[in-house]
Amino acid sequence: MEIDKAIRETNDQKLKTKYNNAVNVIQRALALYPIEEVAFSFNGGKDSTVLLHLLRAGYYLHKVNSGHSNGDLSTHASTFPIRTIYFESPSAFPEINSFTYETASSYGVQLDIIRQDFKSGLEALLKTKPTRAIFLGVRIGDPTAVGQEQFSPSSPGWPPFMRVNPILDWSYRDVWAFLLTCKVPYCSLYDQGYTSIGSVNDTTPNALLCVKDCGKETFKPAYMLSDGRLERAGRVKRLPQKVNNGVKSVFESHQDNIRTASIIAVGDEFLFGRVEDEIRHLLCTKLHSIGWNVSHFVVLQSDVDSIAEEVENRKSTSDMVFLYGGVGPLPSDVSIAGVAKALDVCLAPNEEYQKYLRNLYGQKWTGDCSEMAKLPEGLTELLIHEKLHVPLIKCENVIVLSATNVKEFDQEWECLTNSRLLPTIEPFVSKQFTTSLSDLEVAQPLSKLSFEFPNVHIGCYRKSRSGPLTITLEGKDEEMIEAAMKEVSTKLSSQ
Ligand SMILES: Cc1cc2nc3c(=O)[nH]c(=O)nc-3n(C[C@H](O)[C@H](O)[C@H](O)COP(=O)(O)O)c2cc1C
Ligand SMILES: Nc1ncnc2c1ncn2[C@@H]1O[C@H](COP(=O)(O)OP(=O)(O)OP(=O)(O)O)[C@@H](O)[C@H]1O
Ligand SMILES: [Mg+2]
Repeated sequence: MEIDKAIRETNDQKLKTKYNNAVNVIQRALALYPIEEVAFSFNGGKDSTVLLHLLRAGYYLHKVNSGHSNGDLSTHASTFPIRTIYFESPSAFPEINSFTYETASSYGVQLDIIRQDFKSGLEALLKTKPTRAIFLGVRIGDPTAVGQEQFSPSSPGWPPFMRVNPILDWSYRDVWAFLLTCKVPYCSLYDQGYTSIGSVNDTTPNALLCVKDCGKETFKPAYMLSDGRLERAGRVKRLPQKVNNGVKSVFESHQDNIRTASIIAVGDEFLFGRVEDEIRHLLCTKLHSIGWNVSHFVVLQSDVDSIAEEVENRKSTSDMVFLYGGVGPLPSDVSIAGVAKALDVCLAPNEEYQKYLRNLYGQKWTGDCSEMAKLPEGLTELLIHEKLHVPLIKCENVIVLSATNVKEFDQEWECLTNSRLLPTIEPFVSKQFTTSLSDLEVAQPLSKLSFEFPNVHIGCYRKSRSGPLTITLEGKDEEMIEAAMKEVSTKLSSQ
């Protein structure tokens, strides 16, 4: 088998190790799932090209190791044994499309072409062809790799299958070392300076490979990029949303006296009822006191996908999203990864943040801790304050609080108010009315009142079943509140 032979003959020890690990993952997957229920997601990109050849080698070794020595797959073998899916899109580069088809034909790959989005396409696939595991060429630097392991079940809300990522730990260098060592064909765009390929709408050649010769611009091939961390430099950046005093420009059209905040608490211990959440009450009170409207509060499990989904939803409907819990060095501390996934960026080491952590932990800070210093790449702002040992993290309009108690929260709130990210706006005016009437008696008059005063929030609570009922009228327009108050007292005293 020519791939296995090429790697055995190379002196590149690092590549040998990566190859062996990847091929072991493949063999484990092939031992776990019947081959008819396994699929390979191939798109002609460099990572999936690497995976194609690893799968060929892995299948060969799987056969040899299980006593079927005829598992030979020579360069132009008739069929590649794993069902292969390609999500074809009109915005794919023509070079990618043609390379995918040519490769399929060269290596006997049976392509299932899917012309739907990933999720619907996979749902349809699973209905027609039972699929328990799908091989993907996802690598750790990809935004979509956040929170994934070599075997990761598909995310909640996705059809159920196992994502198998044999090259998750491969670097950019490893990918090129493999393709060049094995001398396998790859898409021609990589020789024209493209280093990571999305669609025609979001990908250009990598400017770091540009050479100007007599005023003419040409690009060196992708394998010449020396710093693999800059692999995605040719991808059009998602611009950080313009921020004005912490409030997104899309909300500039909002009435000046309205700002909304969402609060996301993360932690299984909150859901198990083991720990009382002090932060929520404090945060709601503080935000309310500066005139902000808390529109949403949710408690989530420590799970990257759930956090990512919630952050993604909330960040477009709120001026500011606050997230706390799940921040730190423990395996369950995945909140920052969730934010990175929601913002579609990867986690990358942040040297400035690492400096603060090192100061905080002193001797206890070891190499193992460096995961903790990884923050969403390119979008993170550190909010520094003299009272904070470690800065707060802000990514677009998402603020991550690390406080776990009242004292720490007060310090973090001081940092936020000093940073002027949370402007104090017109305060809420609140009036209360107490009555001995029953809930049933007040229900109808209050319901009428809410139609007459749509901008007044009417709330009711009682401390005990037999005690008085307190009615609260709250809003930003003092005159309106006064008028509503008069109306409520007239209506209820005539009951
Ligand atoms: C076979 C396959 C399985 C996927 N499974 C998931 C999944 O379980 N959860 C998820 O959030 N995205 C899933 N995705 C979507 C990818 O994470 C990612 O959004 C997609 O590859 C697009 O990447 P791009 O935006 O860089 O083009 C899957 C994609 C493919 C092709
Ligand atoms: N359109 C698609 N059809 C099938 N699989 C896909 C598609 N897009 C992505 N994938 C899967 O997701 C993996 C990761 O995609 P990604 O774009 O990061 O890598 P790549 O396309 O292989 O290489 P590159 O980083 O150079 O674009 C692919 O290797 C492939 O397994
Ligand atoms: Mg790609």
